[in-house]
Amino acid sequence: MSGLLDEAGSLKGRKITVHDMSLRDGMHAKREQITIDQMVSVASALDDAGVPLIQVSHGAGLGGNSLQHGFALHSNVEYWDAVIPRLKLTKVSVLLIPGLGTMKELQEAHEHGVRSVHVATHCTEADTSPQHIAYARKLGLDTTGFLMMAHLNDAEGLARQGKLMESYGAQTVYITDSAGYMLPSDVKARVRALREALKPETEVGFHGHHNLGMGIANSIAAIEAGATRIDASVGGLGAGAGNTPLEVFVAVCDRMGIETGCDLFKLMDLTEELIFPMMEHIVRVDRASLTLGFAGVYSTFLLHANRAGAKYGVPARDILVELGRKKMIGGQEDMIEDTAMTMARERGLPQAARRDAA
Ligand SMILES: C[C@H](O)CC(=O)C(=O)O
Ligand SMILES: [Mn+2]
Repeated sequence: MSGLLDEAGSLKGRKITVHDMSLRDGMHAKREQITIDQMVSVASALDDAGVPLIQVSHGAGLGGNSLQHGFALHSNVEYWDAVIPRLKLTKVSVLLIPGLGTMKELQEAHEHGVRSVHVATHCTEADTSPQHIAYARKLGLDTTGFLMMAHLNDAEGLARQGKLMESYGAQTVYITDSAGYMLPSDVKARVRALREALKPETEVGFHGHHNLGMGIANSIAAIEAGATRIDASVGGLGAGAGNTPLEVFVAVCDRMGIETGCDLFKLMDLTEELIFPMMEHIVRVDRASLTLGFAGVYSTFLLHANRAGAKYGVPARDILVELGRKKMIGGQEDMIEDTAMTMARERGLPQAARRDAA
């Protein structure tokens, strides 16, 4: 037997917790326009399929409703109040980026039945999260530190950031491949370093994007290196080429003997009957989303770059490559239009001239 098969074989009987992102990361792909009925039907079907955790909120999490991040059809409270009372076993989580979301909003989330939180920072800025992580623990929430754009920090650096989050109270620390840039060896090195640095009782998680078609392979690599929590989305509904597709991931886990507790056929049915019809554009690896993965760009930038590209006559791929070169990170969405405008001007495009005259 090859070394690879030995390693894969050893995952038999490993228990992991899957966390569906379709109703939060998927909000990016839906331009924040998921209806209450869609939220309720998808969440109920995920509950029925045995998915233990689902994230429900604006794509940018608490405090996300804004000109910069777009306005959702409903407030987070309206979504939670519609969804949470319908769930039998599944718990609802939220995303909180300190500085965008507030502790008051986290308290409100808790009052409305939210039971878990990803406290998210850029991969070198864990030190912006101590109050939010500590407050989440005080509320009794299942609390995760979520290190975004993790390809921009090395394994040792991420281990230091993870230790900080653990010291603030995080019970799980995530490697978050926001750009879908990583390869399995990148994931393994980072997860392994976290696993070795953190206390045994602190879990390690992985959140992937499928821009290089690596969502499943990267998630399996993360489990091989010691991760026990994996984020994914039914039908891959998420930013960029989407998240790791949950139903595919569960099928692969079943084949490998990794225990998720999820019902594969129910997930397949829900993907086919509810998620695919919801998609305004097919969430897949295409020219622009592949560029995100290739150039290491925040997946959330995809639709912004498409819009700016159409407005200024600059191909979205060129804008994304430039954003990757500049190492733009979440929160710098305003730089997308700025970059497109500058490129149009440099190229002498008429759209740029019209903007300059305005
Ligand atoms: C706000 C982002 O969508 C968070 C996330 O899911 C990621 O960085 O990936
Ligand atoms: Mn994501």
